[in-house]
Amino acid sequence: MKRKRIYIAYTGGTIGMKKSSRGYIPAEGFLTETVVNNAEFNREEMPLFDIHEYCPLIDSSDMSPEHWQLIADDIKSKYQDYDGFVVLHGTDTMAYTASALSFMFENLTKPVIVTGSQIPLSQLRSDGQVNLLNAMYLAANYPIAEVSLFFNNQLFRGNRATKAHADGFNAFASPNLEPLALSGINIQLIKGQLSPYVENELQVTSITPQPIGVLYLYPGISKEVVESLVNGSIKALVLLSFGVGNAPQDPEFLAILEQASKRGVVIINLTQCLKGHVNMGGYATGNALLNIGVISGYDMTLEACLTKLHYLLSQNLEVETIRHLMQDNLRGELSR
Ligand SMILES: NC(=O)C[C@H](N)C(=O)O
Repeated sequence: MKRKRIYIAYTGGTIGMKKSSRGYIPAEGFLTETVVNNAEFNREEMPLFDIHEYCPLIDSSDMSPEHWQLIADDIKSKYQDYDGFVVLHGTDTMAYTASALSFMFENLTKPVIVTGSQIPLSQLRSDGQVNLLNAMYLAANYPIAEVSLFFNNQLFRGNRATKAHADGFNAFASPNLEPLALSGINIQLIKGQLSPYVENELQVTSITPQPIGVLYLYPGISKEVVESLVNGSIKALVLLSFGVGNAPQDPEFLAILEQASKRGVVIINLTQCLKGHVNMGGYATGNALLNIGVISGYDMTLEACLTKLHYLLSQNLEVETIRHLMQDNLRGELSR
């Protein structure tokens, strides 16, 4: 059987880093050389692969919407030449990039799998080899028609994943959606989880940086703090509220949000809880938000919500359309 071909877009991250006097830093050429010369990656059961090393390689804390665009354009330009795509990325903002790519790509019929590691390949006990091997194997052999994130033997929907452990191998969780696949002795696809395969031409939407505020509520948050964020030149505000979407009923606080909403700022309510849905109809404290034009983010992760806002605000859409689409399920990012 003809061996499949995988394109690896290597953006940086711990996986290819080396120690320096300032801590870990990306090391040019090191990962590519290690992988190309490693017998495991060249076994017959593995796909053929090409690694495109980005210049400069970056720690993912330096990622920006411009980088998401570079990655999306890179994959688009190679889309016909390969059977699947792996994006090597730092873990710190991996869930943001996976979410952003999930919105930028429409009608994917080939896998795009984002992965990386917690310990560099250059160090003892690295999780890099197993993550990359599995991601390549899955990208070559499984019908994953969406952007996903592979880590620690689990494949997650990209826009459902979040970094949940700073220094464990199980760095990612998908609190509101079961993994798409588990990699044990056998690879097990979880029934009914994969996105459907739609045979339409691939669309790639461009994303530009957008001014979006994130307000994490806490008991006693002052009006001045809220005002300083909301009265800036933001186009959208993500409100991280309590429980099922509740906030203080202080009229001054609500008035600031109401005026912003009337000015056209899209205000989305997400819960601070790791798991579960926003339901503003549950308590009077949530209902007050609903009444002033705040919309529900349901069970979206912050990463999905922020990148979805970038995606929608980058297009020439009416504010009402954006409000509407934020509450729609576009790429499996929310359940209503
Ligand atoms: N494990 C990692 O990859 C962390 C690193 N700081 C990064 O995100 O690039």
